[in-house]
Amino acid sequence: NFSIFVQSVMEGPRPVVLSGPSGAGKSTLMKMLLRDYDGVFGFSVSHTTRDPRPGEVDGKDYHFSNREAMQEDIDDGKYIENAEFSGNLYGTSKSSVDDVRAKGLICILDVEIQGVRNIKETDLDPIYVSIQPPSIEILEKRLRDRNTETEESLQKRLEAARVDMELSNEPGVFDVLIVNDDLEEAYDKLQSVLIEEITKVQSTKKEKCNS
Ligand SMILES: Nc1ncnc2c1ncn2[C@@H]1O[C@H](COP(=O)(O)OP(=O)(O)OP(=O)(O)O)[C@@H](O)[C@H]1O
Ligand SMILES: Nc1nc2c(ncn2[C@@H]2O[C@H](COP(=O)(O)O)[C@@H](O)[C@H]2O)c(=O)[nH]1
Repeated sequence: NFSIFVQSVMEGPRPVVLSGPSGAGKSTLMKMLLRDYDGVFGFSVSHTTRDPRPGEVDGKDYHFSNREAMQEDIDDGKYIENAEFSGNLYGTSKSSVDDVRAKGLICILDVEIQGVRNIKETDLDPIYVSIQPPSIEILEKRLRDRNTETEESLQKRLEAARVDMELSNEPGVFDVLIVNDDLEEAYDKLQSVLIEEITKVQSTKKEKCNS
């Protein structure tokens, strides 16, 4: 009814959590959404203690930080969630999410599985999507070809991937699992999962233009 409609417009679209093993293709798919839907999606920029990769920009890909500073802010309650992954600390600050949501955009959070668990304890109410690789062998090849990891960090990521692939298949953890084998097919599936929220943002934008 009308009051539910008004409430949903005021609350804005539901955020989206993209999770799944490192190398499964989350960033690739997210960049496709940002490219194709101008003014619809916004990325919640996480904080991390890991070193920047070549080409990564502070404040755009991550807020690159150090453990002391991050831990202090976590203790001060400034984070929605945080987790240790492959020897580094990662976390979503409240302000990163608020900045995106204040603009009426669909907020995308790219988090590993512990982050998913922690977000479930909040009132964020996102759509939970897990991006999965076709197999651990293909994941390993993608990670090696990406050329971002040392042998040690690659092995840690593969170990975390095995755990992720098992836990993600448990019922009720994710709203949808997408196997990213053919990229275009995976992208089509992702768009179809998000179409309701996309349409919501697009119609709100149109109404604003017409008023
Ligand atoms: N369907 C696909 N087929 C082949 N290669 C792919 C496919 N999807 C993504 N890739 C490639 O696999 C690599 C890993 O993808 P991407 O960096 O998007 O993964 P990710 O899940 O974001 O990883 P991380 O969690 O470590 O950030 C990239 O080099 C990307 O170009
Ligand atoms: N729990 C959280 N996990 C996060 C966050 N930001 C990123 N991640 C996850 O970390 C791994 C590794 O990322 P990489 O950029 O070093 O390859 C990956 O699974 C991300 O999803 C966060 O804020 N919280």
